[in-house]
Amino acid sequence: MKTSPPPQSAPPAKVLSVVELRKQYGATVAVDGLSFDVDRHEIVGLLGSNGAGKTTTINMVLGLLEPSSGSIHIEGVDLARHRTRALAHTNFAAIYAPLPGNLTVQQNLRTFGLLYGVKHLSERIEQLLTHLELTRFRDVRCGVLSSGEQTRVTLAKALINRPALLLLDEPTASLDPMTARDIRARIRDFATQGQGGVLWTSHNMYEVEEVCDRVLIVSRGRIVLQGDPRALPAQYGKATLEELFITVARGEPS
Ligand SMILES: Nc1ncnc2c1ncn2[C@@H]1O[C@H](COP(=O)(O)OP(=O)(O)OP(=O)(O)O)[C@@H](O)[C@H]1O
Repeated sequence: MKTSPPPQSAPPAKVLSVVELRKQYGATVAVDGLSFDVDRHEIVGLLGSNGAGKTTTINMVLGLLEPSSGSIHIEGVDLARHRTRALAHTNFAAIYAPLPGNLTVQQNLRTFGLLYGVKHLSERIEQLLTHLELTRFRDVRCGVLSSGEQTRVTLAKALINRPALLLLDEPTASLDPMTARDIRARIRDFATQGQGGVLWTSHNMYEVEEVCDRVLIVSRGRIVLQGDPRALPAQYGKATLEELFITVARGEPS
């Protein structure tokens, strides 16, 4: 029987698919066979103690580091074979990657918009300035903005190309609780109302419980636990996600 092919325009359900990812530096295995997906509209927390392999994983997904082995597909596109096309579907925000401080908010957004080839760029910048309440800072140099204001600009930059996959490395570190809550709400909006999914790293377990649909707990480059952050602690006889995290970090049986 003849079957009709799936419609070309249907986007894949998974915005990120990582299979058997591995990175080795000499005798050090930083990432040891990670496999996981991020679905559209989903926020996945990548958790683990210092040195667990989170940044190495994110850097491989961003194409900054070449994996020793394994595969990464972003929005269904193989990163190793079609790097530019795959990376066009992603964007990134982290406190250690601030925007050039000598450029104004608008100049930064324009520069990154041009790099990503964003269509109708002026319109897109206006949308983001309004959405992230940055209009009054448009002509201010990023270097003089407060941490919370800079985080909102970094988020605007990370959304400029309407990424299918948004990578966030501790996006609320150094923010006061009220600003952090506001940023979390905006990222939730991106996941629920937009067309993307989010991979989020954080050391703040309370934040993770509030914002993530699913968490992956990594230890020594491997996923040791995964599931709903609100249900996982009880499943392993712990009162909180923080307690469970500490148990895993100590390498104790859970
Ligand atoms: N270029 C490198 N050469 C050798 N070892 C490396 C290199 N980069 C990372 N590592 C090692 O790989 C392991 C994982 O590091 P990674 O930075 O991914 O951890 P992390 O989970 O992001 O930690 P943190 O929470 O402290 O940022 C660590 O043991 C680290 O020392």
